[in-house]
Amino acid sequence: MSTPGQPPHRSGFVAFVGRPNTGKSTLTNALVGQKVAITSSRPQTTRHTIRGIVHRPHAQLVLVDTPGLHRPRTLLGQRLNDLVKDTYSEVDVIGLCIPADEKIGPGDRWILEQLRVVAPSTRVIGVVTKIDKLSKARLMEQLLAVSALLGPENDVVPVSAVKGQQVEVLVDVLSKAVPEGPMLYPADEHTDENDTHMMAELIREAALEGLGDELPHSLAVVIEEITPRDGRDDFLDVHGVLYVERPSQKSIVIGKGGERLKDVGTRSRAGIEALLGTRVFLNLHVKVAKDWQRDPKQMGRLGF
Ligand SMILES: Nc1nc2c(ncn2[C@@H]2O[C@H](COP(=O)(O)OP(=O)(O)OP(=O)(O)O)[C@@H](O)[C@H]2O)c(=O)[nH]1
Repeated sequence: MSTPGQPPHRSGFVAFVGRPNTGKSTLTNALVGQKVAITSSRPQTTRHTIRGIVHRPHAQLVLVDTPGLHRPRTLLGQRLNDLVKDTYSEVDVIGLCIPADEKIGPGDRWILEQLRVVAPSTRVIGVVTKIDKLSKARLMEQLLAVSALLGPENDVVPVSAVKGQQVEVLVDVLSKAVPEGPMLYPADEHTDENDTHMMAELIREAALEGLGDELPHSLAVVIEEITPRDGRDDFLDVHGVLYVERPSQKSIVIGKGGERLKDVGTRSRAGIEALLGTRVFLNLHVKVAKDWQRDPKQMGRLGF
């Protein structure tokens, strides 16, 4: 794996856990360098496991962003916790997120106890988040408190995802905590494909509804971009392109005066919002990629 004179390449899976609202999604976004997870100022908005991938020359970290662990009160809560527990035992390192500006409480201790039960051999690193919110002196107190909580053998890293402070230090510490190994994903991949793939499928399904037999084989949907709406943390803009093979198919998909495409957007948006757990604006375009099914290069581009 190693090149002479270079440190060995390392790779592995990282999960950030912590009470709701401790900044896990924001941190994932800051590390990946591309906004993928859904952040919200309301607690417990992350319903899905969303992965982001951090690429560095000597390391690759696959981030598994879990829902905030909380004491289960409902069946859904219980199911979320089961999901989180599965995640714990499968990852190489867990970043326990504790905000700098809130006292360590029973919730944090409960999570740590859970970790030690369900994943006793997984390494835990303390991540003290939101350090931009308080003075250096108070931060020092919090770092000592987190270190006391975790014990001397565990690293504690202070970080501000919003201000980008210490983010690379955290990448270094996490990289050293994952095993030596090759890249797990290609370098141009930043997110797990599942959500994007699902979104494309939902749009494709809506676009094909009520159409004849010919179009299904000619229609491909590509999600080109997912961006958070400026100044909003509960709203995503999703840009999708519907590729057809012929101009006549383009007019069918768009419909008279754009009515059909608008309807496709409305119908698929509901499913996408449910999938992502956030509000979504869908921006859809139809393009002709002539005979894409017979062109391997185009097919690759369209995800086949
Ligand atoms: N000032 C400051 N605010 C932050 C920072 N990181 C996150 N926040 C804010 O804290 C709130 C919660 O952040 P999220 O990233 O959604 O927290 P989470 O832990 O993923 O929350 P759940 O999905 O509920 O588990 C949001 O309003 C963020 O803007 C930071 O470094 N500095």
